[in-house]
Amino acid sequence: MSKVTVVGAGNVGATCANVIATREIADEVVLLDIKEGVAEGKMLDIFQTATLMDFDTKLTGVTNDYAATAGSDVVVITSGMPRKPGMTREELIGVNAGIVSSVVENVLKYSPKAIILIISNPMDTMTYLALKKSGLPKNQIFGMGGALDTARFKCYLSKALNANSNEIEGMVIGGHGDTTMIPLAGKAAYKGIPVTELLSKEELDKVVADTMVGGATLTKLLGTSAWYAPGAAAAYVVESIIRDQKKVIVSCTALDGEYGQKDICIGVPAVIGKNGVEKILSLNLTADEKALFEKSAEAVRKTNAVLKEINAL
Ligand SMILES: NC(=O)C1=CN([C@@H]2O[C@H](COP(=O)(O)OP(=O)(O)OC[C@H]3O[C@@H](n4cnc5c(N)ncnc54)[C@H](O)[C@@H]3O)[C@@H](O)[C@H]2O)C=CC1
Ligand SMILES: O=C([O-])CC(=O)C(=O)O
Repeated sequence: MSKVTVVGAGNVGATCANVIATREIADEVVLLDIKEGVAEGKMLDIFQTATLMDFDTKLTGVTNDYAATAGSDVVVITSGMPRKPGMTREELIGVNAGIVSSVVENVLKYSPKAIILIISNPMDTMTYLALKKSGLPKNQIFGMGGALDTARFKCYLSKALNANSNEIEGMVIGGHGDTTMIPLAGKAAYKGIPVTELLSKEELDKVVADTMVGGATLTKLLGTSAWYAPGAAAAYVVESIIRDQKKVIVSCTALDGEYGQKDICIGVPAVIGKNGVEKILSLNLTADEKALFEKSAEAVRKTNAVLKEINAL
């Protein structure tokens, strides 16, 4: 029996729970929120699609009742405030640091062995905070950003190439921020053909720029940040853990010398299986890519430093 808890029954959390349920990724999904009745209502609503969508995942919604989450294999943390148009993810740190800290503490009381996946923004810093506060081994707690940014990169590449996005290889490493993410255009390929041979420099530069502000573009269109792709990306990571698929997914994980970095959580390609982050892959980065990674890490460190200033760490 596999059990997944999703904390935060808002746009991203409910979408993630819905994808896990409809794709039967876990036997049981618990959705938890502090807002009275919301998680219960959303899970009942999703349950009423079971006969229409043909799934039989067990679904439970609870208001702040962590006992119901006991024995979870994976816990996805989406609780916290989303940004509004014009804001950066980093501006959410003051509100979300307290929420993420208290949620991680509560989750661990009932599921000390759960693999914890952080979604709340600013995600790289929230992952660092959760890792430091919990004292968990680094494989057990990591963040989702790269799975989503990579999906967006492939989406924009497929538009530029007029090709099927599932036939495109590519990844986005670095921080999950408007200016910190690094779409690796030089390593992306369509059916083995480097995209640098298929698109002009201008076209490729536009794909990279659109990918980096992918979240901001949607926030402007929607008035709040996105949820379909974020929820699906979180469920994609959960599936690799629950089914021990060992997929290589860019994940925000603690580095200890890899990529020349220490004491930071940032996006790098990692093998994701039943133990969470099972291995970090070492990419052969060009000098330019290395410089971008260093700049990205510096920016993430700057946001991490705010945790001390606001007494969150
Ligand atoms: N890492 C990533 O790739 C992405 C991260 N995000 C982030 O995910 C977070 C959630 O976004 P949305 O779902 O759109 O927001 P939302 O406002 O729709 O939902 C957040 C939910 O968290 C709940 N919540 C707040 N404090 C809580 C607590 N202490 N315990 C339990 N629940 C609590 C709220 O009641 C609300 O229902 C935001 O911080 C957003 O920036 C969003 C998209 C992608
Ligand atoms: O843009 C945001 O604030 C939410 C997010 O992280 C994303 O959709 O990439």
